[in-house]
Amino acid sequence: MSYEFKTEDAYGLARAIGADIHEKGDELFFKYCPQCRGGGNRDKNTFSVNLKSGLFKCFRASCDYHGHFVELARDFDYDLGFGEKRVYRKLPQKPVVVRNGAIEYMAKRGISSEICRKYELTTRTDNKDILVFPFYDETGTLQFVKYRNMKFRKGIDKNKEWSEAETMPILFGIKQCKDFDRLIITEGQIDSLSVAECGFNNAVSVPTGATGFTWLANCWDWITKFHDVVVFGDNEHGKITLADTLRARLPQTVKVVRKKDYLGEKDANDILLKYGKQAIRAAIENAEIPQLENVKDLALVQSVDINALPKIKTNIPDIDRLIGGLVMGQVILLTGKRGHGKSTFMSQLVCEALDQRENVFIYSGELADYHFKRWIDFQLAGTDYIKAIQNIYGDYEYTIGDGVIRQISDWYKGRAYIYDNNWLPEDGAEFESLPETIEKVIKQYGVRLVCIDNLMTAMETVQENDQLYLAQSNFVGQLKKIAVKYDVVVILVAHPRKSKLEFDNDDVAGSADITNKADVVMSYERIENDDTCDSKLSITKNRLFGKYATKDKAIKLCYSERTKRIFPYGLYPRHYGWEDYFQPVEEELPL
Ligand SMILES: Nc1ncnc2c1ncn2[C@@H]1O[C@H](COP(=O)(O)OP(=O)(O)OP(=O)(O)O)[C@@H](O)[C@H]1O
Repeated sequence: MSYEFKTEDAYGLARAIGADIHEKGDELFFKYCPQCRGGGNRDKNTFSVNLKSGLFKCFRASCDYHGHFVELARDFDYDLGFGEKRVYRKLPQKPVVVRNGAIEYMAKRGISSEICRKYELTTRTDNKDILVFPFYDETGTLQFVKYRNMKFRKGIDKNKEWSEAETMPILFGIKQCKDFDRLIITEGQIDSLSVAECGFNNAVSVPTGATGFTWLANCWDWITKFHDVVVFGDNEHGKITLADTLRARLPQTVKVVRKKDYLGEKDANDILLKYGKQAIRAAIENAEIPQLENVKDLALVQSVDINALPKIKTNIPDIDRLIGGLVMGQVILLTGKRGHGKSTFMSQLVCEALDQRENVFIYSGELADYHFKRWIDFQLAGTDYIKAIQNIYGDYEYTIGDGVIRQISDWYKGRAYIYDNNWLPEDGAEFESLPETIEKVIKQYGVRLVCIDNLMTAMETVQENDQLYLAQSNFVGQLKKIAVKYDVVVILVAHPRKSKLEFDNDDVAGSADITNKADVVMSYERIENDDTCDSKLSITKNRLFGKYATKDKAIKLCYSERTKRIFPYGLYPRHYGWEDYFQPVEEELPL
């Protein structure tokens, strides 16, 4: 009977696999693609099922899982009940004769002849090299048979293991179970036999590997009678196979063997062969309900003194007093009217970080890299090393000698990195978003201060930005996660929404979530008619310390056209660390 797509089936499948979903237009979005789980970056909402056509697709290029819902249902063992109950082949029920070939082979795997006899292992009459595993249900009826080629030659023989066609998949070892107390489920037959070898009465294994769960419906009434279940799957890529699905689908307590109790081995049989029966017993007794990976016991959370958190000082005393400096793990939003000096202030903070021996990464979507370098070189150089020449209009032009620039560059070489705006992925290569690059530079170059100038241009590096506000919110959310995960500071420059006399947090252009997700919000603006300063910095959000600097309490600052430095009035000129190594060059003596 052919299948007609129904929207309730899409919802039903989502429920069965425990997916987080939301409907948008005709699409049913899954928070994570069930196939790729969002990849290494855990990309969200890349997978959807069209509720009209039943077609599904994951938009991650490297996944590209797509097709019709009926295929999705097949892949995730979701029964679409095509209207007919599947009819399986009835097998002849004659007693199994246990043969020596099976006993000898299993002896090499640490399984005794008693266990071989109990589980009725044998070899085929037509080929003594094929081991036979008979699968009986609780009534003792043979339902399923699995074969294993004991002399399997890779690349020559077709299959190492296969099963009798059209038979009903059930668990191996049902008939041999003794009571409904504790059931131990393994992936492979030899693993459940290893468990039985260690004295456990209720040891079973799945019929068709870690991803096939058709057996669950066939064994449902039987398996749900057990008081609890221990999953002893294979230890693969840091995960225990079978565990997630069985924990999601079985109603009783499901414990899982702890990763550390595998002692670096892959499965129960490997543990038995290498470390003996006691190691298997300990693994089963120590099995536990896995802790939720995303929930912690508050009492075990490390207590920290927020005043002692690692930070980069701005060396502008009023700012450090109010926000404690640029505290690691924070996203700091820097806003202000166009052309008022946000980028200049940001690069000044880069100088401070470099002086405190912290590595930095800058994304400057508007300034060419050489332009950014020039600004920072001026700020680092300071008045003594900048030459002022009057031009034909009577204005001053400022330059730094090549020798000084060389010495400044040598000082920050290998510690300051800038995003290459001309970078394009090679043909066919996947586009890398800015957050991905940021994670890489943090890991590879030990970066502790990340500066993004600015949000709008950075969004161009984010692939799915057609819904701009959502994309911005996700982007800032990703930055916050990176800041916390790697204990770094992120400074994000963003434009204000509108020109008002006084800035407040709702004035950042774009999604309101931008300010929600930032830890500190500050705005920099020029001011006029003040004898002691020409700009001010307001602090309108300060998550850690709660202190603000707004209106007439805003921090007053001075700007030097010559050095591009921003500093508090009256503060002694700042000298940066490169000067400690300064070697005068004759034509470039400090002026
Ligand atoms: N008081 C001041 N503070 C900071 N920069 C100033 C000041 N006065 C003039 N400037 C200069 O103004 C120019 C523009 O500054 P900058 O690019 O830092 O502003 P911005 O707010 O980042 O601009 P945009 O909104 O276009 O990104 C720079 O050359 C900067 O050195």
